[in-house]
Amino acid sequence: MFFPWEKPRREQETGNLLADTRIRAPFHRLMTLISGTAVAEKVLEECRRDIAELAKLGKKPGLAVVLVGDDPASRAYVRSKDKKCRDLGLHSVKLELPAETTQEELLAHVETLNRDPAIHGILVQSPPPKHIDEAAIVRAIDPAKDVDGFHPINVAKLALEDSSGFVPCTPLGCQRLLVDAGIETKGANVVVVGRSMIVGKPMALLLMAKGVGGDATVTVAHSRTKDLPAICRQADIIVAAIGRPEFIKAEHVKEGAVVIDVGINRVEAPGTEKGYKLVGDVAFAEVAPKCRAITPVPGGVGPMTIAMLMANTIKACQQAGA
Ligand SMILES: NC(=O)C1=CN([C@@H]2O[C@H](COP(=O)(O)OP(=O)(O)OC[C@H]3O[C@@H](n4cnc5c(N)ncnc54)[C@H](OP(=O)(O)O)[C@@H]3O)[C@@H](O)[C@H]2O)C=CC1
Ligand SMILES: Nc1nc(=O)c2c([nH]1)NC[C@@H]1CN(c3ccc(C(=O)N[C@@H](CCC(=O)O)C(=O)O)cc3)C=[N+]21
Repeated sequence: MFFPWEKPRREQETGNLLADTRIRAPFHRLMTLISGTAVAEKVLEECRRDIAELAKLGKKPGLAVVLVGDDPASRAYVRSKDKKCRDLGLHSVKLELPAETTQEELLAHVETLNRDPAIHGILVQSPPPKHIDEAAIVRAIDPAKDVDGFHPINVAKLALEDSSGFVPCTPLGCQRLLVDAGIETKGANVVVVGRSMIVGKPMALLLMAKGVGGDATVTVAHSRTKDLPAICRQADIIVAAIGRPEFIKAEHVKEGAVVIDVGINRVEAPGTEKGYKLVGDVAFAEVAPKCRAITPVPGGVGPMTIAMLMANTIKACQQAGA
């Protein structure tokens, strides 16, 4: 499996412009639609190779996904993670616990999974119900099985640029999208909008780290940022992780910028089969014509998150007992 910061052995694999669609923008400039679905498929192909290698050693990576409560969006993610594991031939355990599950019960499940040698990765779907202390749950997960990269040990390893740790799947996927699309981060002005521990903060750390997919000059914006449009207009690359539908408008974006849209928002769509549709944190229709490259929603960062989860689980298996 190839993590951008583990270059230079795979340097030659980067830089291939992956565009499945080219749209004519004003001034006859070409805009690249970066297909997360296509890059994810490539990552999954690398995963298949690694799984075959592990099989020769009699090892099979195993992932446990724990969901507390019945949030429909969370259920959908957990289902697709489970399905992807099965597609790849990974061992997959799906624990769907009732919303009333207590902190102690959840901790007991985590402990059992920590001790289970067939499980290499543990993910507790976020956010849990309000009565659960999420930070305590994250700390209870064995850092060597923390494929979400949320445990303090793994947060520290990311800050220290120690590649033995686990990096959160979504920022890892965003970085891989940039690298695969041949977008140079070295010296680029990047504005990350959002400072959460799951996306914004680790994204900023990855982009400022040394090496391929890093070496950027990073600004992290959030709800207290003054004049966000002016800050964003400085950016060669914008990563939007805000959680507000179509929040980033044309006024935020410089001509020729690259936009990575992390947002997944369900908005009402009367008359459609499901009654809702997914939109990003970026107003795609008005922003895309200004961009050199942009990711769509769906089909952008989302599929990459799942692919990187598989990659992290394989890494956990490779490192287990190594
Ligand atoms: N594609 C994928 O795989 C994933 C997608 N997501 C999606 O990404 C988005 C962000 O998720 P997450 O990071 O968990 O969300 P959080 O709600 O944890 O964080 C949102 C961040 O955006 C900032 N923010 C909110 N409003 C504004 C504003 N008006 N101006 C500037 N900044 C603002 C917040 O600032 P402050 O800190 O000041 O509150 C916060 O830092 C969501 O749409 C989520 O669904 C998330 C995970 C994975
Ligand atoms: N501990 C934890 N780890 C996570 O990684 C985590 C989490 N909690 N909580 C919620 C967020 C969100 N998330 C997504 C994963 C895949 C898609 C995805 O595959 N999206 C598809 C669309 C899916 C659909 O159609 O519903 C796409 O964008 O194309 C989206 C969102 C992971 N998260």
